[in-house]
Amino acid sequence: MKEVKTLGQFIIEKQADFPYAKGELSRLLRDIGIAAKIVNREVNKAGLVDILGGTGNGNTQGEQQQKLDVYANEQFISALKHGGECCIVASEENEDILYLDTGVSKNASYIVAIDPLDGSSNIDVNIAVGTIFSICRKRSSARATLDDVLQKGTMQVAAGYIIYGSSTMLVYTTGKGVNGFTLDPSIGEFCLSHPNMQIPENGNIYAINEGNYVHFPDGVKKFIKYCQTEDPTSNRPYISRYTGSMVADIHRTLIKGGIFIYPVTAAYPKGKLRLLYECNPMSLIVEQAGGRATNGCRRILELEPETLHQRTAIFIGSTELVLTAELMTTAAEFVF
Ligand SMILES: O=P(O)(O)OC[C@H]1O[C@](O)(COP(=O)(O)O)[C@@H](O)[C@@H]1O
Ligand SMILES: [Mg+2]
Ligand SMILES: [Mg+2]
Repeated sequence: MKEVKTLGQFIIEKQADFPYAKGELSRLLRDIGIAAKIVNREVNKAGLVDILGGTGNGNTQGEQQQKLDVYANEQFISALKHGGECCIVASEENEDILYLDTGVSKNASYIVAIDPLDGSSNIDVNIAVGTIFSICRKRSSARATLDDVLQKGTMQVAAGYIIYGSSTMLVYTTGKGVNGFTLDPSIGEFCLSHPNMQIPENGNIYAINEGNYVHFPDGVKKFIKYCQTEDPTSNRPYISRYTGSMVADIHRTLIKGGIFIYPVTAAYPKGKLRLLYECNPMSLIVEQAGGRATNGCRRILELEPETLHQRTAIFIGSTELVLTAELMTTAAEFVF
């Protein structure tokens, strides 16, 4: 008989790894898991309920907001607010940080940065979307402020993502490896399905929006040509895969190996993806699985955040392949 271990059971078991923990982080992860199930329920019947399409409004960064962006944002914030462990939430969908440190959360010490719905341009066409989250502790016992949100990725105590795909999975790390849980719809629980996830050291799949090719830095163009050039000894040409959902592209990269790149482009001279709630959490996960994540020349987790919605270029995936891409680019292309 195959033993079933739920996310809740796994979290309690792992609490022993944190001798001084009082269960707060475990409860926070539980709250995120609850919101994920609610969002999953809606994603699964998206065509049947009035949740497809745009709201007609732009979000704080001028991007078209989808109804599901708003719904997911509300669900995660509500779960964090009622869970009692989160004092501030920083969301892609909100221009400013939200203080939750009243009522049940008045003694909360965790800060959550979240992309409630990642890949939202894919919602209407039934391609996998996701949620990405990053968790830090406030720096002192004083009331948390924006300064506590703007911590380097190395300060994350946990990070994870949910992928709403052909099955729904929650993958997370608390800095001691990466574990993946698949939602079993018959019991409504995330169950351990991918223990101790390890990214292959090398890979033959590259993910980049090649439609932007003419606007890429020369080094990135060179790397793409390298991937496309025939060389049977190194398994080239490589396979190109790009969904437009960072969660889906990185989940594949984590399991099969390869590289995901979103470089600086003419449209996004500082990169497109957001440091605090996209790149930092994904970088912690990939590093914890044995991979590498940089902005082309510096480790993502060591970048100093200056603003809430700061963007960065990202090269992330199998260590060997990311190193190859870095060698072909020059640091000068990524100085901004
Ligand atoms: O369409 P582009 O420019 O290739 O960008 C795709 C990237 O943008 C994102 O969709 C941004 O995420 P959001 O949907 O949360 O804004 C990533 O998931 C994805 O990797
Ligand atoms: Mg996103
Ligand atoms: Mg989003």
